[in-house]
Amino acid sequence: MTETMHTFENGVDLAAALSAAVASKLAAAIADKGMASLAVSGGSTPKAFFRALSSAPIDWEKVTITLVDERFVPEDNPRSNHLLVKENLLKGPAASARFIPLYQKVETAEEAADIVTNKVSAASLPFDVVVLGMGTDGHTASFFPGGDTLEKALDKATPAGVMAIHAEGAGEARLTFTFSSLENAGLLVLHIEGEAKKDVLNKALSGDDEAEMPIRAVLTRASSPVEIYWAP
Ligand SMILES: O=C(O)[C@H](O)[C@@H](O)[C@H](O)[C@H](O)COP(=O)(O)O
Repeated sequence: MTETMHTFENGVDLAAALSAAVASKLAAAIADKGMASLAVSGGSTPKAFFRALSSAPIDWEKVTITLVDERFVPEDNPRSNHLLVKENLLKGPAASARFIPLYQKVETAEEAADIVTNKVSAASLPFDVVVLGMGTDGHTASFFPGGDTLEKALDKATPAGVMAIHAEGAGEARLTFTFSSLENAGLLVLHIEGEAKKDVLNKALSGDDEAEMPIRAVLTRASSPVEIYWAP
């Protein structure tokens, strides 16, 4: 829909500005309705942002945090996004937030998706804040090019909730919130760092094939404006 580019000199400045923007949106939601919800991405980019946000002076007991997407691995696996959030965000003041994991100890990602969809929808949707990342293949959340359920996951008519998705570039099976769960967030952020990702973003903005670059769904069809945070 519309996007605004917020450019910073470095990742430290970006983390400070992004955490201030996210904390202020969460505080406004708490003031307004007594609670707030936040869905964050995993991967390597958000660490500094998580650390900055964890000390924000807001009423964390009223905040529900979950993941935009998760790898289908237990929490103690180094590839777990839950582990990343636990070690970097759920500490200090933010340790009193309620965290809803996407991974469940069941056989398949499909079963886990059903369980977690029931847990999250009523409590947290629509999200007050969603922070997306982007891979150099143009994926966001776990909307991977070539993903077996990509078309359904990106269809706005697919209900809000969590789906399983399998793709060659994803490593393991994935759990992802559907597009309709993310596109209407009160604050919708795309957080990317490095020149390579800026090039990927520019490529995404210059075309419209979502199967090739699923991030295009967010850039062109999200009903909320997309706030892009970038640093070299
Ligand atoms: O679990 C994940 O992999 C993600 O949530 C994913 O969508 C991530 O945001 C991008 O892959 C960027 O990852 P990097 O920050 O590691 O480049």
